[in-house]
Amino acid sequence: MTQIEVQGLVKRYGDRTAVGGVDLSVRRGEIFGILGPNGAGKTTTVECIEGLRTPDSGTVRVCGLDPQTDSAELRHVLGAQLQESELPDKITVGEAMELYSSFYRDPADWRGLIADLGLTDRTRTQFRHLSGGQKQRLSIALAVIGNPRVAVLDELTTGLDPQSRRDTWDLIESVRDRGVTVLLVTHFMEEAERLCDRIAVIDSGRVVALDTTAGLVSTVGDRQRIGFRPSAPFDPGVLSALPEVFGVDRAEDRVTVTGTGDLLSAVVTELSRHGVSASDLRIDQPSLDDAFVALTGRSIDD
Ligand SMILES: Nc1ncnc2c1ncn2[C@@H]1O[C@H](COP(=O)(O)OP(=O)(O)OP(=O)(O)O)[C@@H](O)[C@H]1O
Repeated sequence: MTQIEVQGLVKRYGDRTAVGGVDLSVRRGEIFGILGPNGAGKTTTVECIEGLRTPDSGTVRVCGLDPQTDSAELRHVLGAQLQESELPDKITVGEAMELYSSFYRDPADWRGLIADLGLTDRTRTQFRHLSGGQKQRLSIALAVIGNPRVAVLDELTTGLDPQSRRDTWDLIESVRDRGVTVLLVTHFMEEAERLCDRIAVIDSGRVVALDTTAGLVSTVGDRQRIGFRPSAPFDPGVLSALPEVFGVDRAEDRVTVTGTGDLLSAVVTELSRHGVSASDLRIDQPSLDDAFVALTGRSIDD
């Protein structure tokens, strides 16, 4: 069953088209990722879904509701994460949970929720004294306190250290495990790869691909990469000449070979024919990163 349906969404700011005809549909119970570089139109898209911006054209439905005309009802089915500035510095975690519970007709038990999020010992702590990771956890708690059917989480892990980021991933999974459909906006490949059931890749205001992570990666084809340290100098041309090999790169004492088919065995056999062995061997399968480059012609960080 579809929870979010977006068709032909267009949003302009003056003569700049931020979103130029986005179509996507999010199914119940999935973690759906919107992945794209800075300025791709991700936030504008989710703000139209949240009813915070009025589309220039196209339709948006969230659990059958039109965010423009059904905003009162939308509040009960869609949980959106707060911007940090929306909470007063001196409010405590407990007070914030109490206050936000009062906005909803069927709120979750907030004590249970913050226990799940590991914030119980911070109940009396003021917002300004929370760490970055704790603020993020509170923001997730407030996004789901109204027992929404859908939660929108936008750039949740930006600015967090790697450990807090991984902890936040566990929390996002726990939100989904509560039965909430999650729309996750991110420009981190690893995050999308690890969490999302399906991903819409957005570039320059358009969806350039929409699929499962495995489906997106398969667009790259059967491309592999092997890295190793050779035991002795050799002519890279002997590897480039192999039919399995697309390219050979050297950086300091390491060699990287890209190619297809039975690449590993072809490379190792050819090296041994020249009396060279390979140590520190690493084999990389195609990743979402490679898929992104194949789809957009550039890396997400460019
Ligand atoms: N209020 C605004 N007024 C004018 N232009 C805007 C406004 N908000 C966003 N834009 C422009 O619209 C485009 C899409 O922005 P948007 O914030 O939706 O992208 P994004 O993918 O979320 O990027 P980021 O990851 O940087 O937040 C960008 O070119 C941005 O500069």
